[in-house]
Amino acid sequence: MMGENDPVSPTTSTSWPAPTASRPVDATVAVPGSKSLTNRALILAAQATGPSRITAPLRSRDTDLMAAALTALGVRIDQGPRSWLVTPAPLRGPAVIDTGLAGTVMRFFPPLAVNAVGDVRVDGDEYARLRPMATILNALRDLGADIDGDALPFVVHGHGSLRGGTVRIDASASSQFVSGLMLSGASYRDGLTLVHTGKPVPSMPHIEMTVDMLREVGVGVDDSGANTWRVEPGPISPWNRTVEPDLSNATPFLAAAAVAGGSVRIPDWPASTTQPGDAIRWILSLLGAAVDLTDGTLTVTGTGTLTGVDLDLHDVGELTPTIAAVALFADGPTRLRGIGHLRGHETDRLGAIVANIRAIGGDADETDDGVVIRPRPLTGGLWGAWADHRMATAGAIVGLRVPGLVVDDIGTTAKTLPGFDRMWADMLAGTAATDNG
Ligand SMILES: O=C(O)C1=C[C@@H](OP(=O)(O)O)[C@@H](O)[C@H](O)C1
Ligand SMILES: C=C(OP(=O)(O)O)C(=O)O
Repeated sequence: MMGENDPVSPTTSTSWPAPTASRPVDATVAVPGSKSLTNRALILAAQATGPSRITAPLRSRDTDLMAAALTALGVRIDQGPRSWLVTPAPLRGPAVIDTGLAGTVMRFFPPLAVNAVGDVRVDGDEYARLRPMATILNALRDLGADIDGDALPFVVHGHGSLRGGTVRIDASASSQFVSGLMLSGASYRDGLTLVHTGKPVPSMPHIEMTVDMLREVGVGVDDSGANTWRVEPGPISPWNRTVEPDLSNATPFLAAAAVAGGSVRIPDWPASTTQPGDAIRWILSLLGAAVDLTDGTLTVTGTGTLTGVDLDLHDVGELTPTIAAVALFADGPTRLRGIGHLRGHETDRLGAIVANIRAIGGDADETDDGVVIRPRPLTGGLWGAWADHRMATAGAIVGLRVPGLVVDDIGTTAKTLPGFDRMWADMLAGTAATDNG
């Protein structure tokens, strides 16, 4: 059982000499549950008509923070080693919530907190205060909420329920604005009709994940119109399912085989999924690796050749740091496009990728909506994590072929994959890593 005062796994600043691969890799890596699925399941379970059992949830800083936020409003979460039992309760403040640097907490939790009785103060890490929030807070105000502030920190004055209805937003900066509002839309008196106006919404698979999960718990969703989503008001059934492995977190391990040679196998790869990480299959194969999915195990084998690519990653922006790291070893330039919104992720990811590549003697430039990478020989040096778990794991990939590369803070990986450095060492030693569930 998680109590209000239990500590949430912290990130610790730890510099880490990235190991080089002295031989081709040969490992099976069991990856823990998906961050995106776990935090959606928690939000839905908190609103359900009875207890939910979430099996194989991700245990990491982002999901611990979500669990702590819900617990602070009165939800009971019994955390067993393999599953969490979530028992809903009337939501009540006052509460002080830490969202860390988790987009899924800062965007998914406030639309639920408006249903609490009492004041809920929401804050996060220093970098989190820079992440776009105004769109979702303004949308909640338009739907009847009483909120002070346009960015972290802000205060939700909960009045026990929300009117809901129709709202127009520009969600081009983050799909999480759409997902966050929809995940609580069924609890609003008039439900939710969300209309997006503006440039295309990124990360559409993540919106499909939201729609799928809402339907799984019996919520009526109409997503048949372009840029319009209707969530009917009504009860939410318990979510009693097993969380799929986090396919985005699998990508650094798969990339290791592409970069260092040899094979990496990921078991329990879902046959069908809304996780954008599934796209790594065609992306790594386009880059030149051999990719095989048989009987639920995904195997990537390095072929010794990597090809530069021109890719629009608008739908799967989460994979950018991994792909950029692999592209450094290609036989020609790579252009990654459609990802201007990554400037509002854990850090300005486009700026961080270019700065890191240049710091180790590489050649890269930012464009309006992406990066261009021109491979050339690299030297060791400091690779900045910039508080970003995926920047740290990208440094690990690069370090496989660049002696002397040091990731300045491998502790940031605790955001979604605590124990990453141990899993990486196990992969290189050729032993099977175990998941953290
Ligand atoms: O809904 C989700 O679980 C997520 C949506 C995406 O956010 P953006 O649309 O802001 O890129 C993704 O990058 C993030 O890691 C997780
Ligand atoms: C963008 C990401 O995270 P967040 O959920 O904090 O937005 C990510 O994990 O790549």
